[in-house]
Amino acid sequence: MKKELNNIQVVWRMLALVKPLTLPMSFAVIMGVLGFICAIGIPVLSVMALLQIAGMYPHIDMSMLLIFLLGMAVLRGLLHYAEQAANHYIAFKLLAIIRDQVYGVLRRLCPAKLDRKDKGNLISLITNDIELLEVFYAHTISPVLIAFLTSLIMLKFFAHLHMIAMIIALCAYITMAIVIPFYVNMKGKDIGQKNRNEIGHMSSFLLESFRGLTTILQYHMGHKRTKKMIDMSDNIEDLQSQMKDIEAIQLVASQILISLSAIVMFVSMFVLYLQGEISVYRVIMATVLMLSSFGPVLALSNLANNLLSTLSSGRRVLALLDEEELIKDVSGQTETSFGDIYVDNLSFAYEEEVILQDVHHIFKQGQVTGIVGKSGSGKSTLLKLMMRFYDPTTGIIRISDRDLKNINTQDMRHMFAYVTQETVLFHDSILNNVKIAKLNATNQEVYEACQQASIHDFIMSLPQGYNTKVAELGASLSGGERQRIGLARAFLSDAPCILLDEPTSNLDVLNEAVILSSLQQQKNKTIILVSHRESTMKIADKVIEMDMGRMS
Ligand SMILES: Nc1ncnc2c1ncn2[C@@H]1O[C@H](COP(=O)(O)OP(=O)(O)OP(=O)(O)O)[C@@H](O)[C@H]1O
Repeated sequence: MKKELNNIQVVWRMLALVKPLTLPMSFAVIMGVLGFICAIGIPVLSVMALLQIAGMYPHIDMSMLLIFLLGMAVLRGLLHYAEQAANHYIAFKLLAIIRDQVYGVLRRLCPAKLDRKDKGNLISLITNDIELLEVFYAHTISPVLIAFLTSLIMLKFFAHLHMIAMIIALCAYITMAIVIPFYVNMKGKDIGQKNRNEIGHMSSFLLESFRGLTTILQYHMGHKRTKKMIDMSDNIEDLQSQMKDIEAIQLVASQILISLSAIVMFVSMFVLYLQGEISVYRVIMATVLMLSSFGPVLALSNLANNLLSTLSSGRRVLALLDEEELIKDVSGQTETSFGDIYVDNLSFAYEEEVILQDVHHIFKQGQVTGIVGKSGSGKSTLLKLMMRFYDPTTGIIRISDRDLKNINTQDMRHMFAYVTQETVLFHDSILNNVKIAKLNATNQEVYEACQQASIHDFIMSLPQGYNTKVAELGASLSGGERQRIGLARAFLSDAPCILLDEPTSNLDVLNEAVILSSLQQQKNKTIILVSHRESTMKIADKVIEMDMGRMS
């Protein structure tokens, strides 16, 4: 198993993604620094005005001061707006890039690795986790840089007032920006990760509950599942409340630190004043500057809490991006034309348990081959291996004498029309649902395929015929109707080989007869037919039997 990334690695990897957006990021930082300087300048200028009125500061033009004050107030707003706009531009651009990468990975992992993944957790990752990264990109990177640069400028001011003032400010900034967040991070790291994982599990549980609604009702599992749901919610609430406790500690500590720093600054400067080292003006200015210059480092400190959840989300997203596919796509090979399928000395195990052992067979082109065998004997697995959803553990599958591993993935996908035991229908019209097997098919071709699959009359009886949206039918399509739509796709497809996994399991005798006769009319097509039904096997030129992973 791969080692989990630590927080520094997560931050580093997430930062690397910002590289193409360095320019808007620099713009955001400059706007942020200037904005904070305006924010800090307002109280400082006000104090200067007061000190002048009290006769403690050399004469300055009051009307100019007032104009400066107003200008700074307006600029503060505009600069903050520009900073936020740039940050969000970066964040949403990056989220789009990350989503794109995640979808790319899901395609790569499909189907071998995706089969084993918890789908609810994946949905939570694609939706919530990626969304949470916004906090990192819009509200973390630039505040860190802004805090660093603004603090450097402020330290220069403090040094101008007195070296001791600078040392006090430096210590205060370090405590606020590093010590407090470090403590919060230490306390809450595991809680943040647990919280994200628990949310993922709850998503899975909900998804599973929706899918299994009828089973839950039938077996009176409602109470039990509700209880489990409540337990999960309580657990998440508990974790979030622990996170809030840590956040509260951090907030209180930050506020105490601000007050303490101002007091320490005032007392130290006052002592220096008593020793005749500095004027009253510097005492007051250093104290005001200390109180008003915490903005950027405080923003940084406040980030620590959100950052925990964000880094946990980042870790989950990066773990998915790093996931290696089991089957790598093949491209760049010379085209292979479809022919006989040779299965030679083939063995296969999903994990530890061996499913297929020493399987040998030649599936002749243009023939109908039936595969029978007990449930779990590996019939569907053999079909999946032919489509290279998985690679054999040992042995080889060849098409026209070429190892599947050397056939371009695109070419291979065009060789097979695969009808599984469950037909998935997409939220689209029935016409488009059938057309996915051949995107450029004419409507007439679709109608003919549906006639061959014995579903045309049913579709025509719907109020909007082929334009009826599957979503509008809801779950009202029967298993047999779905299965026949799946078969219509196979009849429409140009693939030279049709793989059928229990194609007639949900059909009555009449529909089965129509479909079997349509299959018999598929001239020159290779058909491999897995079925438990004897009647279905009648159309096979050859029937082979699987027994405990072996072929006889
Ligand atoms: N993705 C998977 N990961 C792990 N084990 C799997 C996976 N898919 C199937 N299996 C296991 O492999 C064995 C063979 O399954 P397969 O679906 O090939 O059998 P089958 O002969 O088609 O069964 P049936 O007639 O019931 O459809 C079963 O024990 C099944 O539990």
